[in-house]
Amino acid sequence: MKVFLPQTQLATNQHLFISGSKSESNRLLILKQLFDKLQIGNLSDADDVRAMEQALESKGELVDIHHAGTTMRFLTAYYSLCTTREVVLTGSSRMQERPIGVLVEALRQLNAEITYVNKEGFPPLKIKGHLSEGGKITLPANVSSQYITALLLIGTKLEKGMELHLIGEVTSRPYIEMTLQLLRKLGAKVFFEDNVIHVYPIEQIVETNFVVESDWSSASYFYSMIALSEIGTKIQLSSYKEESLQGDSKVALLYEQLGVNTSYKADATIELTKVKHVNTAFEANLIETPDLAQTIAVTCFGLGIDCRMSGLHTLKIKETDRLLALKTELSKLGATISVDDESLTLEASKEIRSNISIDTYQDHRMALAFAPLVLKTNLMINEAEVVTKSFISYWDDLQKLGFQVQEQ
Ligand SMILES: O=C(O)C1=C[C@@H](OP(=O)(O)O)[C@@H](O)[C@H](O)C1
Ligand SMILES: C=C(OP(=O)(O)O)C(=O)O
Repeated sequence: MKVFLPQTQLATNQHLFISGSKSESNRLLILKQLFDKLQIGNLSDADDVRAMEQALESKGELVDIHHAGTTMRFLTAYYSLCTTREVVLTGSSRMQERPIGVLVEALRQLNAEITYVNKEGFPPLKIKGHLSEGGKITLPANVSSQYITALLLIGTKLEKGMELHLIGEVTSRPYIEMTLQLLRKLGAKVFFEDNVIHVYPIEQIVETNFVVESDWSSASYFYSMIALSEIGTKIQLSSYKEESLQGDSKVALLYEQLGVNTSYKADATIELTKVKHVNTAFEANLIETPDLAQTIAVTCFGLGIDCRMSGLHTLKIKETDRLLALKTELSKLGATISVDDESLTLEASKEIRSNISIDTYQDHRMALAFAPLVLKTNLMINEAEVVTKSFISYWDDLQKLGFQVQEQ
């Protein structure tokens, strides 16, 4: 599917309901498997969460989770704990290039039986589940926080619990905090001090109902649209809280620098308003919020301001090499941009080329992040259906906002 988006204006004062957080949903689905009393409300309808549900329902030997990173990582730990059959866990060709050695090594420290089917360090994995004792694990924390979350999710079911010693700079830390907060809400005892995390075993959970907050990473694309609109343009999004478990709720603070004000309403609606023109450079370290990098890069390009972002070393191993993809696609639009292993620098642009086809590299966030640019120029998005990895209703929602989404 290719969509053509003719230049348009955002209809002001619309209200959208955004599906539940994919990160919270996939954690809770694993926890529900371990603690069957758990009831989950507002579960995400995204492909990655569907992939988790299907995997957990599956009785077969081969489990294919397609492009879903969290599903791959969380199931590796889950199956090591408790599959009653031998499972081969695999994914898309890109998933087979996304490293998983750190997690496999960590689980092997607890005597997990995991072997690589093809290439050492990468999916597919063959897993036999019989972990029971638990104990101490040492692992690098600078590659992906998802490995740490995967371990934490099974920690409460091990006889001795788990003691995780994290080596190196902790990346994507708010996602680890989200996992710990969820475990605490369910009644687990977990402590994170000086790069050591302790998880103690529990028999049952104390809190059985959990309502997932809407996805803040999905909200970021509307922040971008408001930033690229006229002063006074507004949108309402539900359901969001000021005190969020999701690190990407920091988008509200980051977009203050880009002229967007957020007000939190009592009914869990947020209202975003464009309040000022911005012509100053944007600078931030995104080590805690890597999924916002593409959104912010495109917004800054659309606003014609300098942008420098660091802390981006994990972007190379996501759905595509996101630094390279951003450089290639923004250059096509006329940007002067450079990237290295962990940062991106964009010079204030004077022109935005029109009628450019944006390639998405099987990465939902490329399509999601580039679409708001239609507020500045005509745009084509290739393989636009990739958005369903995290945001099923995106193109329908854009039409509600007055965008013309023409399939070609
Ligand atoms: O735990 C999670 O739900 C996630 C953690 C982050 O990954 P990394 O820790 O690999 O950066 C993030 O990019 C991903 O979209 C979701
Ligand atoms: C990196 C992402 O997802 P995952 O790693 O779970 O595939 C993402 O949603 O941006």
